Amino acid sequence: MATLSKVIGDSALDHQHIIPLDFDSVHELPDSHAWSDHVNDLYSKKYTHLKHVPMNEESCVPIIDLSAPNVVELVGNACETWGMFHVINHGVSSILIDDVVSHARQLFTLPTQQKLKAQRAPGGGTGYGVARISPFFSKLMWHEGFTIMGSTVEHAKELWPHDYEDFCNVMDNYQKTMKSLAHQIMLLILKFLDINKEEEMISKPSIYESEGALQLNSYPCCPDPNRAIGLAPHTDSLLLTILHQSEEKGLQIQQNGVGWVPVPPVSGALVVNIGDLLHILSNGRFPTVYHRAVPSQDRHRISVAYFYGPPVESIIGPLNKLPSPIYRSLTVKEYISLKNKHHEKALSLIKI
Ligand SMILES: C=C1C[C@]23C[C@H]1CC[C@H]2[C@@]12CCC[C@@](C)(C(=O)O1)[C@H]2[C@@H]3C(=O)O
Ligand SMILES: O=C(O)CCC(=O)C(=O)O
Ligand SMILES: [Fe+2]
Repeated sequence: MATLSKVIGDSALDHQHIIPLDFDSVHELPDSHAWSDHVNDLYSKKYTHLKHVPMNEESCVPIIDLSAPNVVELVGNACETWGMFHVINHGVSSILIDDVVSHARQLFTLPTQQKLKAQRAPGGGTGYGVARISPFFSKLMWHEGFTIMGSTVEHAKELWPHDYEDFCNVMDNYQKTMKSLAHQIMLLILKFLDINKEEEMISKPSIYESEGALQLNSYPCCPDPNRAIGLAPHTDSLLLTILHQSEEKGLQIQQNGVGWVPVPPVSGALVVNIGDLLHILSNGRFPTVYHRAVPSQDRHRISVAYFYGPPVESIIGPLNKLPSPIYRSLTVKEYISLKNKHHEKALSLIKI
């Protein structure tokens, strides 16, 4: 049986391209990492498949209390208009979150040589390296990542031979917690779409099961943040992403007619965003959000993203109930390889 790790590893990157810059050793932005100035980047016509959202400077991503009585409607409306929302009262302990962030920080502050011991293998999905979308851009990103799918023991042992258990336990615990939160949010969304579990189970049992991945992101202090990009514009591929961004701002979303809009961290909240597979499942009703992260000059930003998706062998397509499918059905595996090959064009390739 294929696993998520195997499937994403199959899109092998050139070995050299997996290794991030040794950020500590550079004091000026190298040409390889110099993008054009993006601070005045207020409007981009490129991403037109996003639904139109209110053009209001003040408008910001909604904050949803998961214990609210009308939570189904709140979540559903946010999915339709924004494809993104903050959740509060999510039940995830702040101790666990702080623990994950401090372990991530500890990992990224290791000397480069040490981090490279846990480097992602060319055909592998997990470990230390650049973002997988890197080959689609001519410039490199001010970013380093560490991807975890299930157990991270092998890599952790390389990083801390005598002292790896704590890291593994915290990451395990966080993955389990995120999986159950993602499942809970997914059920709210299906309820909003008026999906009857028994009916839908017949053709798409997969949407009630899951596979996931955890991505630790690091954006070191950057000598010229206005010309650097932390994580280049992309949509997430799977169903839902749950992101924790500590106190540091940096996340931005592309809003039609407005441009790049910052999504500043809300204390205690987690950010949920729709990925391509949920966009497909909803037959285009929920937009998949284009987003990026920008670095800062004096803060080393850490973010933690959990990607929630169906098993890779399962078939995904617009829900049966929704009329006139605009996308064809395909296996998750097939979609991931399309995305790995064609990046943002993947969705248009499966349009009917
Ligand atoms: C399960 C996933 C989701 C992946 C691929 C794989 C593991 C790592 C994820 C990320 C993490 C960083 C951004 C992204 C765009 C990337 O480059 O790697 C993500 C990608 C996706 O959502 O497409
Ligand atoms: O660091 C962030 O705020 C965004 C991270 C992200 O988009 C991702 O990991 O897919
Ligand atoms: Fe993302």
